Amino acid sequence: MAENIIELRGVNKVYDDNVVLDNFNLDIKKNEFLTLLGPSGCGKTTLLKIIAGFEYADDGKVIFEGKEINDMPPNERHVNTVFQKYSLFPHMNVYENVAFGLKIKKTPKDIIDQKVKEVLKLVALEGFEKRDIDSLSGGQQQRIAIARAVVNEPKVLLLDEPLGALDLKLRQEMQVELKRIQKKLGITFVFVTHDQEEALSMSDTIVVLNKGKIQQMGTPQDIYNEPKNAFVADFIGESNIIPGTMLEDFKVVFADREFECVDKGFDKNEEIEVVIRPEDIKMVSPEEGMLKGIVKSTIFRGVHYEIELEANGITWLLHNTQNAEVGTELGMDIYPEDIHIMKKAGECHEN
Ligand SMILES: Nc1ncnc2c1ncn2[C@@H]1O[C@H](COP(=O)(O)OP(=O)(O)OP(=O)(O)O)[C@@H](O)[C@H]1O
Repeated sequence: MAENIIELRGVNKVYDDNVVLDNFNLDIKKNEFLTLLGPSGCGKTTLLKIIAGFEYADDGKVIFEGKEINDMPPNERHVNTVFQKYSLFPHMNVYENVAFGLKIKKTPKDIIDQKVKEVLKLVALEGFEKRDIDSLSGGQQQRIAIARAVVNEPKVLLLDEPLGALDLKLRQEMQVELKRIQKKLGITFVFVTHDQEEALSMSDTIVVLNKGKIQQMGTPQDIYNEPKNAFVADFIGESNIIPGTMLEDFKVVFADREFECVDKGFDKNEEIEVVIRPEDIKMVSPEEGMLKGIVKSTIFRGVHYEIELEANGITWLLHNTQNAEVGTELGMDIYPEDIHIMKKAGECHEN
């Protein structure tokens, strides 16, 4: 198992009366691409700042490679940060921006030249040394910001919504680019975003946060396929979230009928929430379906149609590559493995 590079133990942070982090624990492994994902205000940036040393924890321990660093100033930590606003120096050219940190450390000129060249190659901007910052596109400026951070050879790179200011296409290109850079450098990336697609496509590990608490931590596949609670299910992709009752192991009732499921370990007749992904509901003829309903609306989304269907008092969301006509009757099948059972009210369920 990979070693931890950063450990947060019982970290608390309160601003005025606002408890942002409450007894927060997290392990970040060497060389992983870890993403902190959550809605605005859930404490993502505060966490990064505590790791970087720009903010101090009120309580608890910040551990780096096994040593407590709570009181270590930011410039002594082996950590660099890239922000959404690139914060490049506008009066310096590309070379001077990238070389800045090395000059401060009094690195010899020939070594600076060589390192700047290497990192510009890494971010695919070879030969851009003499360009002015304001002559660069947003995507190019972001690459320079990354080059400027990695030239210092940090052990951990913290990235606070670094792609937030880019348009969708550039953003997607930079996602691939960042992942490539991380693999090439072989260093730990801690990436902050509130964009679930971005988190799913780039990360080795995703930490889903809400109100300063970890809701779930796992691989993108774990988080998407096995959400631990309704918050995660709702935040990661679209979901049907329906109240239900767990009759016994592998048997659940929702939408007025009994279904087989793959979950166990709940109390008899425990009230639960059922999560079903829109793409997991099969469209069949009304006679064959486990449930049947009336199509209320359909929207073409490029890859699939988004279909709303009313059945047993519930409005269901379906994704299907085939369309259905509004007003017609349609059957739905839901297989046991596509029924995800969760504890009520945001608690986590460990299988
Ligand atoms: N310096 C500060 N003084 C007072 N409150 C603060 C300060 N910094 C952050 N907060 C509050 O702490 C909470 C968490 O903020 P934080 O910036 O960590 O959230 P976030 O998840 O990064 O949000 P966003 O995605 O909007 O950047 C918010 O309620 C914010 O208003």
